[in-house]
Amino acid sequence: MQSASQLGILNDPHFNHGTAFTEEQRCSLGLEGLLPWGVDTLDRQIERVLGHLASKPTDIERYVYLQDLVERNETLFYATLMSDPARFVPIVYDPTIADACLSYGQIYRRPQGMYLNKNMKDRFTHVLSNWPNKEVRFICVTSGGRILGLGDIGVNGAPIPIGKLQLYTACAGVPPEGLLPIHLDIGTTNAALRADPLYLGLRETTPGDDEVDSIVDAFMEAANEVFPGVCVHFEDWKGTDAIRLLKRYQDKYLVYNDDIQGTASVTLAGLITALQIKHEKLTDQRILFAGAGSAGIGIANMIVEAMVMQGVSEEDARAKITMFDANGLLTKKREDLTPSQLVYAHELQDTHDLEEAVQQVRPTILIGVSTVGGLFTEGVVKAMHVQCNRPVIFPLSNPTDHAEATAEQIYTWTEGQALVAAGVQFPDVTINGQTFHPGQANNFYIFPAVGMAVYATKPKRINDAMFIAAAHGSADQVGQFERDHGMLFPRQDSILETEITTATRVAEFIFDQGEATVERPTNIRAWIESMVYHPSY
Ligand SMILES: NC(=O)C1=CN([C@@H]2O[C@H](COP(=O)(O)OP(=O)(O)OC[C@H]3O[C@@H](n4cnc5c(N)ncnc54)[C@H](OP(=O)(O)O)[C@@H]3O)[C@@H](O)[C@H]2O)C=CC1
Ligand SMILES: CC(=O)C(=O)O
Ligand SMILES: [Mg+2]
Repeated sequence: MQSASQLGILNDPHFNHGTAFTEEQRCSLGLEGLLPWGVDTLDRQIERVLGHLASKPTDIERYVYLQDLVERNETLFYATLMSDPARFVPIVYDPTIADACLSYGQIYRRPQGMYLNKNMKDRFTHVLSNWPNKEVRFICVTSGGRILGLGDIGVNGAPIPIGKLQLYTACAGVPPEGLLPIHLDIGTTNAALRADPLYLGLRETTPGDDEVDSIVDAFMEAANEVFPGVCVHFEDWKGTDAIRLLKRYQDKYLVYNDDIQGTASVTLAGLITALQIKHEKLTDQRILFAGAGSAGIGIANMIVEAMVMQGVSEEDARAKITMFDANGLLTKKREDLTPSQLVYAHELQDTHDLEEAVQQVRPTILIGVSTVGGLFTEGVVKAMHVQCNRPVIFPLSNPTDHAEATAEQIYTWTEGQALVAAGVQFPDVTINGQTFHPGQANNFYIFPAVGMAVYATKPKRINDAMFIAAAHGSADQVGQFERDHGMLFPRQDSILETEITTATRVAEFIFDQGEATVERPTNIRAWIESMVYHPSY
């Protein structure tokens, strides 16, 4: 019989090299005869993986294969992802991950990360101690309350923190062993899922805000006790929970919310580049949001901060931003607004019609964070174009069929004049012989880089200014050639290089702010590069 240690090596994705174990290693580890005779290099193993992936008919099958692979051989998984990020990021992350979430009960094979639930509230410390690695540096936690644009899907949202943390490593080189994805189950309002026999979460509805706060308070306390210095990344919570919980913890713990701060940062990065292309100032824009939830409010607040840095008062900056949600335009007459939304409610005519709102506000920038696919109709886009020669239009909702418009529609309806970026990567569009390259304004340009900067500098707190530094770090990497071709974001085939540059910028800023708890090195980039994870045996 194999001993536990032999089985342990082959079953431990962190130590397993599979067929790449050398003859010497096989001898010394007692693995002789437990593997086929041939000894592979990592490159040969990648070749085999690529062959397997090519034989799969759909991306969701490739997703399932890759998540099996990460549980078998972590090095091979990351080597595959990092060999061609532009191809694999859309498979382990947005948009394929949406299908993984929707079919989680069907495709589930084995646990990844941890699954906590509200009934463990008094035992979170004990339960978190069950995680084998005590050196956790990042937790990405979701309740599943607002997964992409799919709504509340409870534990079916578990793939999101898993995928987000995989990008910390693949896109910014954060070592994978200190990353812990968690689904914190507070129940789900999704009655259809609760009735689904294959559903794997609590079959209860979610409690009220006070109880949610007390559950998350207990979680935050336990996480910081079991993993001192851990950074907690909140992802895809219900919008109101996201905003409330970030306010509750941002001055107390090392914490950030990616949907609020990461999304704001990537949007600001896209706007910086779009306005450079148009030779215009941010402070001269009129910005209309479709969607006033966690992403919309987060982006609006960061734009205000960026305008204030350019010398405009907070009040004047807010006056340049208007919002439209499921109940129409945010006006002074609305009585259903939260305090975060109220500051963006202006003296305007009430309307439930987005096209009418566009005619009233005459925006130069239109940002979609509504979750509603197709919301930017031909009428909406043309109403914008008629009063703005080069409109900036960002349909940011995910996944693909929730985007407010496709890139092709926007280019067609504006005769190629719009500057476009979406949450997903839409293909290039050719109109009358001219090819347009839509950008992908997705927070994955930001959160891995910020993660790497936090990993290196160990700040006590994370603030919005760090995300503004990340936005500039990302925007500054869009070269003149790309700008000349209307491209708003750096290329994805060299994402590791790009995000290390952004991470360096954020780390410098953290040192300048005096927030780092480690000594400032002379060469910050070289210092960060020395920590970057490279998949190799
Ligand atoms: N590209 C990227 O990097 C990111 C994209 N996103 C995407 O943004 C979307 C929103 O996320 P988030 O803000 O967190 O979600 P929330 O649920 O917090 O907010 C959604 C907002 O959209 C509004 N809305 C709903 N229906 C309509 C409608 N018909 N017209 C106008 N507004 C409407 C809602 O209004 P009400 O509250 O009244 O229902 C709410 O204000 C998601 O699809 C998500 O995938 C999010 C983060 C990053
Ligand atoms: C990209 C992302 O974080 C979202 O759609 O929620
Ligand atoms: Mg998200």
